[in-house]
Amino acid sequence: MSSIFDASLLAPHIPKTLPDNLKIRPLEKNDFSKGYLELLGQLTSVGNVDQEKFENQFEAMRTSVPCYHIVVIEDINTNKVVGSASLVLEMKFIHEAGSRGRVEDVVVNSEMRRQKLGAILLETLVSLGKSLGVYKLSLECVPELLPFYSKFGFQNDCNFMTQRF
Ligand SMILES: CC(=O)SCCNC(=O)CCNC(=O)[C@H](O)C(C)(C)COP(=O)(O)OP(=O)(O)OC[C@H]1O[C@@H](n2cnc3c(N)ncnc32)[C@H](O)[C@@H]1OP(=O)(O)O
Repeated sequence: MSSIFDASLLAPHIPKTLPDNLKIRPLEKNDFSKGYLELLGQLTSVGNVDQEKFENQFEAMRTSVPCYHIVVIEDINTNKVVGSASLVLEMKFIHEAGSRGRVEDVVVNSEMRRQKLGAILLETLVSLGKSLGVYKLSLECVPELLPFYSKFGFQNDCNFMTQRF
């Protein structure tokens, strides 16, 4: 399978407001050649990830349970990935052996920001998370993005600590 997760899971959650030239779908293996890593480079450091490393990681993510719901927006006129966001499920014993959903790696191409693509990605992931039955969705962001995420139901309700290596 070339998609990182089953595309039929996504279909009911896609907002109808997407412009004709844009397609929203799960990450595919050939997104390596459609600028996916370059897009992630607008979010943070990607480092040296060649095609083999990308494909090995893709396979590990695709076959892991629970799976990585990495959603991309492709501009079908340019064949470039112009937006992406991930919903990763974390299985728990707490909350009746439920799953927590983490929203990660949200990014829209700098030339296409403020055109509601970020909103489409967030609305899609929140709807997908609800339908997958997560008891909570969470994310980490800089203070400047609190107004953005609050539009999609997130509230700033705890401190966040990190340790980097
Ligand atoms: C969990 C994480 O991944 S945190 C990391 C987030 N990603 C980044 O910082 C990468 C760089 N930034 C980006 O890629 C983009 O600016 C994003 C993803 C944050 C926003 O994407 P966009 O497509 O520009 O947002 P979009 O146009 O959908 O905006 C939706 C609404 O949020 C508002 N908004 C967008 N960006 C911001 C912002 N930085 N601060 C406050 N509000 C914002 C818009 O004005 C709009 O409001 P409206 O509905 O009232 O008109």
